[in-house]
Amino acid sequence: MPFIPTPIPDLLVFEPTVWADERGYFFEAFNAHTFKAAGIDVQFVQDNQARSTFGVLRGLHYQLAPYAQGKLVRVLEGEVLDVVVDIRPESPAYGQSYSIRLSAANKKQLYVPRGFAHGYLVLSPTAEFFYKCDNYYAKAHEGGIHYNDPQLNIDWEIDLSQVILSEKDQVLPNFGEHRGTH
Ligand SMILES: Cc1cn([C@H]2C[C@H](O)[C@@H](COP(=O)(O)OP(=O)(O)O[C@H]3O[C@H](C)C(=O)[C@H](O)[C@H]3O)O2)c(=O)[nH]c1=O
Repeated sequence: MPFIPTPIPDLLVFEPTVWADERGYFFEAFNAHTFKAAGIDVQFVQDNQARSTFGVLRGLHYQLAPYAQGKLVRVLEGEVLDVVVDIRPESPAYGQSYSIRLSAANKKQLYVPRGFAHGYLVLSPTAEFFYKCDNYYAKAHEGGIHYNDPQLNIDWEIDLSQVILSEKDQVLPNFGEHRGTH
């Protein structure tokens, strides 16, 4: 079964079947049938890709309804610490965070349903991050949570003095003040 549950309902790790041979390897990075067979009803409409250097932290971001985005995230080059926070008011895991190392080497993916704040920290010298979204970008509906919110107390695994943030991310509100939900 390629989907592995996490402690947070609906948040799933995806591990593709890798076909290795003397030439290298092949794997299906995404197949709609695989999601349908697992009972996951998602229609991705936008692919995003970002390149960053060590210590860059993007997030924690989300989009407000009706532009909340579900994401399927993976790393094409390098390694990141991927972090999500459940901001679904009805969730038993509301306010809980989950972290996982995603890398080109481990080929792991994370399926993040709508209703989560998402971010990642680059752990390798450079990283190429790729993700599918099930809703379009909507700048006016962007929200965010400060990566170092003491209530969330996320372990980013590096000395935070090394973290590189956008100006926008430096001033994101803490979890208790964030704008609404998905
Ligand atoms: C997200 C996005 C951005 N942009 C433009 C807007 C800016 O001119 C430029 C950089 O945007 P931003 O600084 O918001 O990029 P990230 O910090 O990587 O944002 C992402 O960070 C975390 C990890 C996420 O999960 C979200 O997908 C997204 O918020 O790309 C677009 O044109 N389309 C888009 O879908």
